Amino acid sequence: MSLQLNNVTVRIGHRAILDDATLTLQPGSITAVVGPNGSGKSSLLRAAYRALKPNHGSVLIDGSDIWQSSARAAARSRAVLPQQQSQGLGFTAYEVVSMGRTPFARALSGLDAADRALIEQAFQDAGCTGLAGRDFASLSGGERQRVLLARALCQNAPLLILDEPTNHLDIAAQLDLLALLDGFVSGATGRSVLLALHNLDQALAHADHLLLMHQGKIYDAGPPETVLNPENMRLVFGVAAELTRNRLTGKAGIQCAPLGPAARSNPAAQITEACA
Ligand SMILES: Nc1ncnc2c1ncn2[C@@H]1O[C@H](COP(=O)(O)OP(=O)(O)OP(=O)(O)O)[C@@H](O)[C@H]1O
Repeated sequence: MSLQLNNVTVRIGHRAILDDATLTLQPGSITAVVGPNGSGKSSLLRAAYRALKPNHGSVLIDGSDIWQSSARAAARSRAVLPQQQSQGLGFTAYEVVSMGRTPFARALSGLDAADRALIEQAFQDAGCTGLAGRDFASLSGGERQRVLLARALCQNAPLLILDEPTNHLDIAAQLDLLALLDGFVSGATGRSVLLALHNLDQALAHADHLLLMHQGKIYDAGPPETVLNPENMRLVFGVAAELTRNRLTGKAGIQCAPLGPAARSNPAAQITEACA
């Protein structure tokens, strides 16, 4: 599965919330999108999963423009965990998860045994089997997040697009989720993950490729340890930063500290200059 964004610009009014974004997602890889609040991470993801139509540029999955195919065909090619949790009023958790099979449903037929097996597996993988019979609206934020993750997983799509999937999850559930994603893309399946993350340690430890967003643009892209360099951290996030190593996992991590006013001296001007 390959995903390509070619010079994608999305404008709301006169403002480009996504500005000339170009990327190619490699099969078998995890790409993390990081950046400050409002920098365009969700907008990039929403353009990739056909929720935001570009004013300019194209989005291709396996070489086909997603806006030239039906919404149903697009839904079969990628599964999505959006940032905003739906309320799911009146549905049980099982019913919410089973909605992940909707793009594959045949007219007037219900779930078959294969659908039910995928739903079962997704409940297990997302660690929420015990919640199946619960009213979705009554679940806690973390429980809902697990159920919505299960809905995305049971779609069994080759591309997972996840907007801040670790939101609301306790630390053990976050680590389980990231390990699950590592497994999702491993082997010869060619499956890929595109996800927005605020936790830079997690991005460093699990992403093969990093996109750093700033003011609607992809400010830098490449191997995580290269992109999260002190200069980028200072200019984009306005913090001092140093790469470290997690002593328990041996994986890269990052330590950050506020910049003093002198060192920060007008970062907005520096960023504008660097983006030019
Ligand atoms: N429908 C909209 N109408 C107006 N402005 C919008 C709309 N959608 C997004 N924006 C603006 O576009 C910018 C980018 O938003 P986006 O949600 O992509 O940021 P983000 O990097 O995901 O932020 P966060 O880390 O806070 O989730 C923000 O300034 C946001 O207010």
